[in-house]
Amino acid sequence: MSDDSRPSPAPARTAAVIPAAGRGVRLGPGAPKALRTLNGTPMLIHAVRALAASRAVSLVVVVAPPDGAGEVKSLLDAHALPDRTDFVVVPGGDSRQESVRLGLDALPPEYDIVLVHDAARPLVPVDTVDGVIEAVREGAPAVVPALPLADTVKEVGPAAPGEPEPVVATPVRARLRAVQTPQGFDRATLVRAHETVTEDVTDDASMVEQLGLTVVVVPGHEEAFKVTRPLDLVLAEAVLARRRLNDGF
Ligand SMILES: Nc1ccn([C@@H]2O[C@H](COP(=O)(O)OP(=O)(O)OP(=O)(O)O)[C@@H](O)[C@H]2O)c(=O)n1
Ligand SMILES: C[C@](O)(CO)[C@H](O)COP(=O)(O)O
Repeated sequence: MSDDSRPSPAPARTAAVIPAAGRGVRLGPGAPKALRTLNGTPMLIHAVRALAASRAVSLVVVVAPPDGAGEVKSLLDAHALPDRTDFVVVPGGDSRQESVRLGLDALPPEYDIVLVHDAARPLVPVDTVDGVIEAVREGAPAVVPALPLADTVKEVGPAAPGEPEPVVATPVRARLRAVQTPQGFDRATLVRAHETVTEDVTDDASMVEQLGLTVVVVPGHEEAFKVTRPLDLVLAEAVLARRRLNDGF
């Protein structure tokens, strides 16, 4: 049999896990962060739509606040979402890391590529999502979207009682990147990372780094910022208003 007559392998299928189980302490008192609204629509729905906008994403697993899975299912039912995408909701855990692991546990076997995307980054553009997927399809085991920093960063040491923190180092800014989501992974690599790394980390890619594998960077986007503090809500609603103007309605 010649090479040309062999059936081509089935294309890798892509699922997104959206951890949305955080409280949003830095945003201040109120509903869990993912359920707070931006221009009347829950942040989580914006985030789900942003990931489902990619034609490559055929499953979205939403990791809901531990006591909020029913409410999240109702929200997904009540909002218009693409028909081509399946949705699964699972309850989350005490940390982002645990919530992501619970989301991974809910993935059916046929998905080979996994995106992990913060519900708290509701406005990520589809081109950023597709850029991450493309880099994983091209063979990277782990991919992060990232931007150069505008501020100079200082490393500080512990403060003596009653004294201000001392600066101990100034990393070279040109080599630093602010990392966003979705982060994209070969599924087996991400599962192994979550099985292997037990210490607390702030993103999934750093777990893959701990396996000794290379994580690659693709361009992030300013609109993929994380809603963390109250001013970020103002910025997110301003971005939505600008998009409406640009769309001409
Ligand atoms: N136990 C947790 C904690 C966080 N997250 C999710 O991880 C993402 C990034 O976390 P972050 O912005 O820190 O959200 P919160 O933990 O809600 O914020 P805070 O630290 O201010 O409480 C969010 O989409 C959040 O819902 C989660 O699924 N489960
Ligand atoms: C994953 C992340 O969004 C990458 O920047 C970030 O590390 C999440 O941090 P948080 O403290 O859980 O918001």
